[in-house]
Amino acid sequence: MALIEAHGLCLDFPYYHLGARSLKKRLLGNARLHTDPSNRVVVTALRDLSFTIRDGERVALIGHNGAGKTTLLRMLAGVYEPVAGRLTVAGSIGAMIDVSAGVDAESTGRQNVRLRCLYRGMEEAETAALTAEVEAFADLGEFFDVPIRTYSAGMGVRLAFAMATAMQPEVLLMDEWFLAGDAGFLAKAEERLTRLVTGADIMVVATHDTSVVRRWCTRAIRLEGGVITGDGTVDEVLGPVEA
Ligand SMILES: Nc1ncnc2c1ncn2[C@@H]1O[C@H](COP(=O)(O)OP(=O)(O)OP(=O)(O)O)[C@@H](O)[C@H]1O
Repeated sequence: MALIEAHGLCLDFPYYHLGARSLKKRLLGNARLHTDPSNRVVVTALRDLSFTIRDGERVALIGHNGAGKTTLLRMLAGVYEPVAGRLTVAGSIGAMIDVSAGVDAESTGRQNVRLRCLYRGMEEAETAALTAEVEAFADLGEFFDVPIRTYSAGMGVRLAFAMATAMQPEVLLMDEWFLAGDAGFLAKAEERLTRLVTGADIMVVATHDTSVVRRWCTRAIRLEGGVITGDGTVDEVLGPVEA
């Protein structure tokens, strides 16, 4: 059974390079910036977030640029530790947040898939089958055997999408980049994406696109300046669809 429980989550990012006093003074006029006990300027990315997400919920994180959506997703994925508060995530996690996260740029697509399988403790037969599946779906031709630092952005998305959707997680965490592909690929990805989303016990997606929220989600959490300002059904948070 999957579950996410957050109590009073906080996260600050320090700006190490801010030495100039005048710049510091100017920036500190911003409500989200303050100095920490070491006199470093820090930005408040997330402040006192509490929520519970249960089995069967598909949650959209919405809010303006810089609201804290991606930071919260990364925290749920275990990339960032909260500086205060408590977070429990029960269930296997599948994160489609950063195309380059968890991949080695110097290794080929094929080597990266095998590394991921190794990390998950898969047997050789299972690894071979999954590698073949990812190769067929990503459709990168000979680029599957070339270091991924040479890939175009679209090729990186294809590989990341194929890898992420080849292993069904219980808790699916997605940023909206997964929708940024060429039209042909998206049409092909649709069925796989639907299977992934409906097969997960919990989904959390960060998006600006209200059609994505209405189509996929049962609940929306609105973030403003790192704080939750709305949490409820999609209609409660976005307002009902206009006739
Ligand atoms: N690595 C970092 N170092 C310093 N500040 C950061 C870092 N990552 C995010 N921030 C800051 O944290 C805040 C939240 O950023 P975040 O990327 O989570 O917003 P977002 O809601 O996902 O925005 P967008 O919709 O533009 O992607 C912003 O003020 C941002 O500048």
